[in-house]
Formats: sequence, C-alpha cells, structure tokens
Amino acid sequence: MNATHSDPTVQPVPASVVETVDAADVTLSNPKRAVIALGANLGNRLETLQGAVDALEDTPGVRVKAVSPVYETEPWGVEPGSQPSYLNAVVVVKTTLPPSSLLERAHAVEEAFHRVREERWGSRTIDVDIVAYADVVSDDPVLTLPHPRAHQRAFVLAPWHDVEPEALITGRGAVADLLTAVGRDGVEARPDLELRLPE
Ligand SMILES: Nc1ncnc2c1ncn2[C@@H]1O[C@H](COP(=O)(O)OP(=O)(O)OP(=O)(O)O)[C@@H](O)[C@H]1O
Ligand SMILES: Nc1nc2c(c(=O)[nH]1)N=C(CO)CN2
Repeated sequence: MNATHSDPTVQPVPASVVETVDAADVTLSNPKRAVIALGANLGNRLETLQGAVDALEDTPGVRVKAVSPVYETEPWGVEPGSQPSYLNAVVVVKTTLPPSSLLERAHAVEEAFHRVREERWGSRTIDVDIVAYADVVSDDPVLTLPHPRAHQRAFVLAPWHDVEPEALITGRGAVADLLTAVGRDGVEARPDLELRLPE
C-alpha cells in the first residue's frame, strides 16, 4: 500500500515545489563549470586581477579551478593609442550558483574595485565577464551566453587556450581554431607577471 495515500498527516507536495527543489539539488550536487574573463587597464592592474581572483574564490558556491597566464593586450574595439594597454587573464571555476547569481557576483567584484561605467569599451580598473557557463546558450542582453564577443577576442581566447586547450565555445567551435582565426596580434604573454591560484 502507498503510505502517502493512507497517512492523513502527509499532504501532497505541489509539483512546482518538487521541480524547484529538484533543480536546486541538481545544482548543489552537480557544480557547473564556468569560464570568466578578467581585464584591467587602470591602476595597479596585476593587483586588481589578483583581487578579483581572490574575491571569486571567497564567494560561497564558487571554487576557482584554474587561473591562466597573464597577457598584456592592446585595447580592442577603440581608437589605437586612446587607452592604456590591458592585462587580461581567464579563470575557470566550478560553481553551484546559477548564471544570474554568478553575474551579480561579477558585478559586485567590479564595484569593489571601483569600476566606473562611462563610455562603451572605456578604460576600467576591472572587467569581469562570464565567457561561458556549462553549455548554456542565452540571448538575454542582461546575460548573453556564451559571451557574444569572446570568440572574436584574442585577449580571451589566448589565456583560455592555455588553461583548457581542448575547450569549445558552444555554437562557435574550438577555442584553438578560433584563436588561429583571429591571430595573436596585440596579445603578448607576460611570464614575469603571475596570478596565484587561491589555496
Ligand atoms: N556574458 C556576459 N558577461 C558579463 N556581462 C554580460 C554578459 N552578457 C551580457 N552582459 C551584460 O553586459 C552589460 C555591460 O557589461 P560591461 O559594461 O562589462 O560591457 P563591456 O565590458 O564594456 O563590453 P563587452 O560586453 O563587449 O565586454 C552588463 O551590465 C551585463 O548585464
Ligand atoms: N585588450 C582588451 N581590450 C578590451 C577589453 C579587454 O579586456 N582587453 N575589454 C573590453 C570590454 O570588455 C574592450 N576592449
């Protein structure tokens, strides 16, 4: 006999609650991989990048798995010579946060480093972009996944390729092939600068 039908103290659980709990459980027991791009072209760029890596690691539900080498890169998308050069790096995390919470955290990290939003692609102390979250595809302008311009940016592809040579961008192809296609002009490794993987 089915106990839930015979025991009058057991109330049926609404399907919506079952769905919500199941979805949460899947995330908690099954952390997702996300790739985050960091860029800085104002202030102490290396210190700020390290601060962002540490702040991500200090986030409940986020564990930093890999930190790429650091690259010095020419500003992309703006008039040559109009901005200082960037330091860029890529971080791979495992997270139990849903994509929207990871984006909120990315924005909080930007705010912690006093990023000021002025013109598009303007100089910044820190930029924290979500490049990919598992194989989620979203065209929501608040959070587009994979990042809509990552596949065109050697400053994302080169450090990402260093830490995940086999990586794919859903819908775009292999990072290795995309990097070959865009080339490495304006993107120089800085082996003298190193980011620490938090302990
Ligand atoms: N994958 C994503 N990662 C981060 N922000 C995103 C993403 N998709 C959409 N956005 C939205 O883009 C908005 C602008 O982001 P931001 O100011 O960092 O742009 P940007 O760094 O100047 O340019 P770009 O988007 O080309 O890197 C954010 O408020 C955010 O909601
Ligand atoms: N080299 C470089 N250029 C950029 C960068 C960046 O991180 N590195 N970020 C931008 C907006 O996200 C625009 N241009």
